Amino acid sequence: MPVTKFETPEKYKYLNGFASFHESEAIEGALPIGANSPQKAPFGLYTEKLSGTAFTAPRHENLQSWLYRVLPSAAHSSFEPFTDVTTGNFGAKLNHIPNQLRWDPFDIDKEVDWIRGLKLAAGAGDPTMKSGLGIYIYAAGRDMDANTAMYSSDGEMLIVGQHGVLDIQTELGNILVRPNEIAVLPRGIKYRVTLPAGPVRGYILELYQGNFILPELGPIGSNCLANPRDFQIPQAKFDEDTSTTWSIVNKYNNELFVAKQGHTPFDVVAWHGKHPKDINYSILIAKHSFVHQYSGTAIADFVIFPPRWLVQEDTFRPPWYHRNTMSEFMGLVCGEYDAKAGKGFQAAGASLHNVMTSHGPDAATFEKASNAELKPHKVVDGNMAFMFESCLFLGVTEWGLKTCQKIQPEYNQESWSDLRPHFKRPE
Ligand SMILES: O=C(O)Cc1cc(O)ccc1O
Ligand SMILES: [Fe+2]
Repeated sequence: MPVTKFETPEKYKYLNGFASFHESEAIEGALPIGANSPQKAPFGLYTEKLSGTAFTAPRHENLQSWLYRVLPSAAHSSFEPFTDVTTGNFGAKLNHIPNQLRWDPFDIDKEVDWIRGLKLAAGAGDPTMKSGLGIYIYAAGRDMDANTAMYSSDGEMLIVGQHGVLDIQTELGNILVRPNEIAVLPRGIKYRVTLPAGPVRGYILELYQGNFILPELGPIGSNCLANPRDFQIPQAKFDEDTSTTWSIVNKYNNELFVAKQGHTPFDVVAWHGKHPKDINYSILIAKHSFVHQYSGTAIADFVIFPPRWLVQEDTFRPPWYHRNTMSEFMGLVCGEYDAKAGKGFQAAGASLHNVMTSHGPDAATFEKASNAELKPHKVVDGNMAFMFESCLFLGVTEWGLKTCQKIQPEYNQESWSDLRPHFKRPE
């Protein structure tokens, strides 16, 4: 079946290309020519630089954007603690346990917005050391408050849409995240999330160190995996509002702070750079793609298990039994996952197999797959599992273990206690 991109409404006109240099102007002539910071920027705009890497980073890793805006971001009040959050558990203690864990589908609280509906499930490391990551479940039923924007100083957020639609207004333009799409919000970018199609739910990986990059090309060649043109970047779009009071909520070392300002943060008329890689990526168009950090060993990599043909001869086709030096957090956007075909691993649920925690197909899947006729088999459309994989130990929060009430206490027993030896000594 030919693969088509999701139709994108006119409001969201994207540029295509991952980690490419792009430029975008909402008013022609708003980008200065031949200079980043001219004495006077066009149309009386202020110039502001947003860096994604140290300015001394080598050219191929360097990420920065130049923004031309109505007022600079610095024009705001002092930050105060954001005390309004009753349910956020950022920075919660991480419990390290070697058990296999699995969660039933996470609930949606329709009363909360994006900020209040972010729940840290697992993580490792520390934002102040720019090391590690956080894994969140997001679930919300209402728009972020009017005139409120958020940004994270802690890391770059990879969002995996599972249910509903996120309409994300960012400083650099608008992006839409539908189920089966992912998006990346770079560190520091201000954004506001509204829900045009009702309640939403999904998964987030916040990377405290570095930036997501495309996988290295290997023996499968230069055209496989995720390609730069699969990724979409918003175009400049601005509001002109210097009379409304805005709240800017900052996630800073896992605590929330808020500052007020008398102008919209979404006033960037034009920008250029390599850094604004808000990604809106239809993962269905990739065969088996991932975005990872560092060649080979990832602080965090992202893998999908999409619809595909399985045609291998003389092969046990589901994942093998294994113990991995990497931690594996898996989620299911829709359908089934071929290693766990039963009811246990459901859409909007999750599983975690930590460093050296043994796992693999459940007993029923093993019996079926080891006796199956090896004809071509289609993992049908409508299936989409994914994995956040990390070389770090992933600790689990109290919310993940208890408060969410989704842990399946029988996961291990149900999956593997029925495995029987098939060993026969040769005569
Ligand atoms: O454990 C899992 O189900 C995920 C997984 C799939 C695969 O094909 C190879 C390794 C692996 O960890
Ligand atoms: Fe695995």
